[in-house]
Amino acid sequence: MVVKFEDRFGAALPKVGIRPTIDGRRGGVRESLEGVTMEMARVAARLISENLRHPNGAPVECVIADTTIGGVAEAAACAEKFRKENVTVTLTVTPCWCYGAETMDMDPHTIKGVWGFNGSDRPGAVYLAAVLAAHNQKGLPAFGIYGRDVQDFDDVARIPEDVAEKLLRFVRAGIAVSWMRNKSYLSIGSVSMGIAGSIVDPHFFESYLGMRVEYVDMSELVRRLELGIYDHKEFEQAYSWVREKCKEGPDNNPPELQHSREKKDEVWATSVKMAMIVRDLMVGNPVLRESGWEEESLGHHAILAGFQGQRQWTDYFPNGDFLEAILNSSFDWNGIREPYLVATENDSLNGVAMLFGHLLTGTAQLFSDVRTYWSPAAIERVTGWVPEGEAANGLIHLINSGPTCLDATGKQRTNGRPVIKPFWEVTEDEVHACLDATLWRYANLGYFRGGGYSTDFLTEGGMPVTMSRVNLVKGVGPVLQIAEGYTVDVPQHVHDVLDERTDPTWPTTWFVPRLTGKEAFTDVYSVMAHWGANHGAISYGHIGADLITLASMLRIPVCMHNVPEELIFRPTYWYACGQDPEGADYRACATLGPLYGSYRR
Ligand SMILES: C[C@H](O)[C@@H](O)[C@@H](O)C(=O)CO
Ligand SMILES: [Mn+2]
Repeated sequence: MVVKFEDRFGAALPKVGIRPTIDGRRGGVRESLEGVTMEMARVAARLISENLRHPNGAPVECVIADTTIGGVAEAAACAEKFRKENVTVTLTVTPCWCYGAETMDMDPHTIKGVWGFNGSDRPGAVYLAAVLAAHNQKGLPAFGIYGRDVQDFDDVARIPEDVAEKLLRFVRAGIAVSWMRNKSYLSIGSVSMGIAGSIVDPHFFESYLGMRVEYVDMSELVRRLELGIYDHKEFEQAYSWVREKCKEGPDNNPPELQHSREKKDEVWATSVKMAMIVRDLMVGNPVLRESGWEEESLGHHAILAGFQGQRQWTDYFPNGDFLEAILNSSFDWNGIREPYLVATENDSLNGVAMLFGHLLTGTAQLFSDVRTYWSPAAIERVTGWVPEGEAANGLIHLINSGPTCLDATGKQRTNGRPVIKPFWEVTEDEVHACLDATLWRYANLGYFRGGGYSTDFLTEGGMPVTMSRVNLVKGVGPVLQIAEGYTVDVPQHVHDVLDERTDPTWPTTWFVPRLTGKEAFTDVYSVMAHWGANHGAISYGHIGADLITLASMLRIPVCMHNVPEELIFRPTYWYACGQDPEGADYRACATLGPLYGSYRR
């Protein structure tokens, strides 16, 4: 992979700024601390750059202030340097006492953390308390990082595990916040079948994510298809790749309704063009400029898009399944590359959850209807199988036409186990394994009169995954829900019976959330019952703690989660809002308000 230190739009990547603060007293104190303070900055920078990557695969770069910061003049010089270097996340580090409000990062737009060294010789940790009090008093929330065990002063180069975990969680989420800022959500079409998430709300995107919403009518696809506004050479290559690699499965439509081979070939061609056009709409394409389509070559600066599809488009044209599936995957005819995120049915709020998952991990995302809760009794009744093991408490059937990435087949491997890798770790063999595990099934013509090709696969069991989603709730605003769990294997005949009862031409993921025995996580049924809408976004791995940290940065309260309490990491402002973490989350988010200004629902 070629590492690029710019995003798809040619903008410099956000950086982490490290601020080594120090006791400003010259004539002994400051001098004795210079070396160790700068050393903390260097080890923090190394930890971050060696462990974290941007969602485009580039290592996260850090910038260290030119001098230690003993007071406001040096704080201002550091802020100026950071401004020039595109620093969006700042980490203040210190082993000693410093002067809180005189050294703190006062920029209202940076995401802030402070690491106070827990040593007994000098009071780094008490500075941490002092400066966090200043942050809270001023309404500039900051994450406090403080090791559990006292370390020796000459041991600053060793970052304890608990500190490293917090540092990395803070930066990972801070970088995700930075990637969204000033990008667009591209709404292609309007509201799909009355789905609330596709009533795209620009105020939510602007206030909470710092994003703009761009709206394009679906007729723009017709114009580009008919006038040939796409790269014709790329189309030839893409079309032959698709016909070679995308295996067609059986057509489930009644024989008298089935489309002719000729029509199906045309649908394939249109589907491939739709994928290219939607990608070009999102991010532009310099090739279009060469053929005179200057305006079209620029795209809409979109980091996330939604395609309405149903119904006006799909009642007449091929559905969006191919474009959504392939753009959301880690590869296409151009090879392995970062996924382009596209939400089906223009469900922007599920799209946002996909965006969070991708920005935190670099992986492709699943998008599904949270369709059916299968209780153990119901499974036994219809299949004769008594669910056992992971499935013992029942299953949630995740299924939807189109949008799920092909990575969700679970055919990538680490130590022989099924995984979904960040795209930069995916191999050519794994691309082929994902394609091999996928059948392309002709769309159900009852639902999709214009035809199209949906993916049909069964996700391998045994993968840790996190399902999440954002909902907009009048009077409350946005809320995030999170359910960590696993994909599950069931015996083939059981899958077949359950799958046949719905649409077997779509991809299935059998999901079981991790239960806590309480509230929404009392049992599998209650998780499904608490889900806030028809869709969920599913990311590989247990990323609930990262999502919670990210949500706190954006001031989106988490209304439901099963993340172990010890992993929850939010700014200390939250502790001032009460001892019940969930209530405190709501109070903190409501009081601070969204990151980018006011919002009222
Ligand atoms: C074909 C149907 O309209 C599906 O698209 C529908 O079940 C959904 O996916 C609803 O989110
Ligand atoms: Mn759906």
